[in-house]
Amino acid sequence: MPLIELSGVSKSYLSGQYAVRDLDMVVPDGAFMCLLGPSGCGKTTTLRMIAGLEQPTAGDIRVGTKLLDSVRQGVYVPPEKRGMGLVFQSYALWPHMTVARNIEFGLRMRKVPGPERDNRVRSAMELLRIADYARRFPSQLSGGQQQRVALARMLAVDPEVLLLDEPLSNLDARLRLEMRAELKRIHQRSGSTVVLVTHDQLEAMTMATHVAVMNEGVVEQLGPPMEIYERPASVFVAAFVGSPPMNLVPMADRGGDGLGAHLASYVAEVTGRPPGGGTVGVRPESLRLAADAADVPAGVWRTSAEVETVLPTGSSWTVQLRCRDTELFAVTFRAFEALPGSTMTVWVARSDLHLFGADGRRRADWDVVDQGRPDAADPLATGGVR
Ligand SMILES: Nc1ncnc2c1ncn2[C@@H]1O[C@H](COP(=O)(O)OP(=O)(O)OP(=O)(O)O)[C@@H](O)[C@H]1O
Repeated sequence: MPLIELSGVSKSYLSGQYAVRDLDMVVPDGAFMCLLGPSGCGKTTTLRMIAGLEQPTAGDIRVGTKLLDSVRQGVYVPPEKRGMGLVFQSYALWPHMTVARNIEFGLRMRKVPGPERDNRVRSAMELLRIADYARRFPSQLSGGQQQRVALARMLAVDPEVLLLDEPLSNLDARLRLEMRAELKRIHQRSGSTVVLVTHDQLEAMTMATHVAVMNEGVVEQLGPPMEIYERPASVFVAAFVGSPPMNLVPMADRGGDGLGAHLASYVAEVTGRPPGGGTVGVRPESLRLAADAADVPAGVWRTSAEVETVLPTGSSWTVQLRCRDTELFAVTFRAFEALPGSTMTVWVARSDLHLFGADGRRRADWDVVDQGRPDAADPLATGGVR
């Protein structure tokens, strides 16, 4: 079955620039893989190489046992022979055909017999809730409706591999939310393997079974979304995934009153040696605030901070804090009543501190330090403000 495998894949241009560099990636059969990263990191190029729309300049691409690209062996299978469904940002619907005819087109091309064709068109339209527009032309549809027609057209063909490049980018917030749920449902129902390109971390977190975070042509981390969120492998991943983003504080080994020095001495105390540079990360929801310092559990990192601004969203409160020389963000899901200007104690359970070395990579020794220590885990099961 279609397990997609990229080995040592690169794409470089005559200018010497690399869009993708020495990429190894396995997309398991039936996975929903999101390629996530900032603009220009090589996501689209990777997807286009899987589709056969671009040829790698090095490496091999396989689907199941079939070799689709091999620079060394001179193998290249063109897109139409790869049997993959593609949906790109621009929907590329035929303007002179109705919705139903657009969806039917691919089936006609594949010489699917009439009655089966009708069935497939009908069920694709029902799945995407566009049956009411069957007789309309693309120009009579909204962007979101057109996007759904493009998806229906691809699904009617029932490909084993679906390749989607920012397929929800042109939708408004509400429709995007609906379509995320719809795409997830379609994936679960069809059992197909999906590779989706997005720069929207929320999209990746909500839909994917696997996320590959890309940066400057390489994969920084590949894993299930919660693993990426809970154990980011690098400062880049930590900063890119999460909203509001993780608080990241460079450590200062040379002392002083700053937050970086305070954190460095805590890390030194726990590990028994100075950290030698690097960064400490804290998710906003892991940063706890206590009005009374006596409420803070023993063994955790703590210091005082001044409340600067409180931003209620309705279901949560984002609190902007001045902590020594640094701005921090905390998020709490309990009503936050302290006023701007008030001083509180901020604290973080040791296991909620993410430690990255001077090379920007996660420090595995810090995660090991935590194991088996009774005071390492979150001392308050419910968390939040006390
Ligand atoms: N034909 C080309 N010649 C030279 N450089 C190119 C060419 N095509 C793409 N690139 C470069 O390769 C890099 C990766 O491009 P790619 O489109 O894959 O990025 P992306 O992550 O999908 O970005 P976006 O989210 O903006 O679409 C970019 O820096 C881009 O400028």
